[in-house]
Amino acid sequence: MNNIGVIGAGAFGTAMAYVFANDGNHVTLWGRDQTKMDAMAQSGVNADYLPDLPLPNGLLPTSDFTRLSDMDAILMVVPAQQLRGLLTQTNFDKITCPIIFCAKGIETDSGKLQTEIGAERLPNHQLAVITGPGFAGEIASGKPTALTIAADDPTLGERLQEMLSTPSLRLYLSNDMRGAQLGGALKNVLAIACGIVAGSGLGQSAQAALMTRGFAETSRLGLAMGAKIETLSGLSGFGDLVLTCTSKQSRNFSFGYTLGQTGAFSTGKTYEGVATAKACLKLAEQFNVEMPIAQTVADILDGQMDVPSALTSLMSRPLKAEN
Ligand SMILES: NC(=O)C1=CN([C@@H]2O[C@H](COP(=O)(O)OP(=O)(O)OC[C@H]3O[C@@H](n4cnc5c(N)ncnc54)[C@H](OP(=O)(O)O)[C@@H]3O)[C@@H](O)[C@H]2O)C=CC1
Ligand SMILES: O=C(CO)COP(=O)(O)O
Repeated sequence: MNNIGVIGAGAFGTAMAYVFANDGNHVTLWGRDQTKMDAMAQSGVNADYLPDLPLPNGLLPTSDFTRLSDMDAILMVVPAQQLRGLLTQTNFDKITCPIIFCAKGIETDSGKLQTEIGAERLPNHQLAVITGPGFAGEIASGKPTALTIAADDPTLGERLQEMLSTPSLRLYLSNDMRGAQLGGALKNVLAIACGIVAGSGLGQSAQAALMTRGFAETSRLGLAMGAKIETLSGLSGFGDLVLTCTSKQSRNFSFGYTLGQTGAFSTGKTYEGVATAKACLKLAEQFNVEMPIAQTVADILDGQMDVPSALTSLMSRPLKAEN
């Protein structure tokens, strides 16, 4: 039995809290909104994000950050663009345990990954990443899921893998935090693209082509940034790409689907691919990597291009070798 903290009581933070509490751990789930967290403690459900699943025993919802001071590990599960603000505004002096970053995004202004922001603000903490193909609702309900846990320090990675793997959540160990984070972030951009294709009725052949060529361009960037192809081809990259680019359970895919079908930009949920589309182009320029699909998604999101023009643009690119 371990003491596990989760920062961010949204869909994924709550789901991970559930799965760890159901495995006999004491889990402290922190959310910023005291009214919401008090209501969760009172009602025994997370009404906003997982209303159909009662909180398991051993899970303590709280908005009191001091309750996180004596943990064996803490998962950081706020949206990627919110991480810097949270780390800047919150005092982590009393937190000494490893911090495990779970958000899938690249910071728009800096092009930084979550652990790079973490290292800036928490220079003395051990850092790790959990990412991969797993929908919050399925994880929370105990459906079998495999994710990647990555840490630069193999001893830390093995300890966290042992601590956090459960009968329904199988964690595979990696030492490539950069590759794991890039795969998880970039697949969200491709999910929007695939959703647009599906919503526009362009067919499953086009979707398969987009996934494949999208994987090629994100792998080019990942390799240029020092990621391992084994990581990019693993659960955190290819695995999450397959899941998120083919399912309406994905918010990014659904965002694209609605955009393709109606031209409207959905609001009100976490669509990490929207900000990451712009952020990854900065990295593509910095590392001199062509990313035509990400560029097209960014142009559509900026209103610079409509879907028919985007399709024409991608299909009329100069012919080239596949690899
Ligand atoms: N949902 C999923 O299936 C999966 C999600 N992820 C990743 O996890 C990350 C979080 O996603 P998810 O939990 O689904 O998102 P949600 O939108 O469900 O929840 C986001 C949570 O973050 C909180 N939050 C937002 N901004 C801040 C802030 N500045 N300070 C403190 N808390 C903040 C919100 O609080 P409030 O409720 O008060 O607004 C909310 O509780 C994303 O990067 C996503 O890609 C990874 C795997 C699966
Ligand atoms: O990352 C996810 C599944 O692995 C969740 O995807 P969305 O953020 O698109 O809902």
